[in-house]
Amino acid sequence: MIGRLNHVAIAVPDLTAAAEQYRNALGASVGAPQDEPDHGVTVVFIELPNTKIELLYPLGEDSPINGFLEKNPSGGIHHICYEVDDIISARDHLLATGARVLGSGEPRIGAHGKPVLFLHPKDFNGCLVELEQV
Ligand SMILES: C[C@@H](C(=O)O)C(=O)SCCNC(=O)CCNC(=O)[C@H](O)C(C)(C)COP(=O)(O)OP(=O)(O)OC[C@H]1O[C@@H](n2cnc3c(N)ncnc32)[C@H](O)[C@@H]1OP(=O)(O)O
Ligand SMILES: [Co+2]
Repeated sequence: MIGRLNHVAIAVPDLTAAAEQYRNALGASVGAPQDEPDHGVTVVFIELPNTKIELLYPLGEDSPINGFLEKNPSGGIHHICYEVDDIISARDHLLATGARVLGSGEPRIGAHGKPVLFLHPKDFNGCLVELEQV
């Protein structure tokens, strides 16, 4: 059911410093910061030849990454995003296996303009999973 790795997201305490480090120290192709108010984050995408890295920084009071950054003040890997062809059938299959879909359970439009869903980290070996329909 899952296809390619779309991105690995890293929550960071300083978005400008992290973007500069990927650009200058790691020599990566780093995009511009993008506010995602519906998701409570500002993101910077880093394009690698085979996948992307999503740097995440909280946006607004109720950011879903606030708790994570409180527990991990120097940042850390926050989620991993897999591509699926059909997000509704993927969701329904996952629900039937007992996995918890976060939020309302309905896909929302993510940073690439495509529908996304999140699965509870406690159901996936401590790893928050994002699914993106491509
Ligand atoms: C723009 C878009 C895109 O790419 O298109 C994005 O990615 S938006 C990316 C940001 N959006 C999201 O993350 C949306 C989905 N996330 C959420 O709904 C939330 O972040 C939760 C995953 C439910 C966690 O919420 P919160 O931290 O408030 O809950 P909590 O403190 O009760 O945490 C419950 C337990 O899960 C753990 N926990 C929390 N966040 C975690 C993470 N990212 N990875 C692994 N474990 C995690 C906590 O340590 C805790 O474990 P213990 O009980 O053992 O201490
Ligand atoms: Co993401």
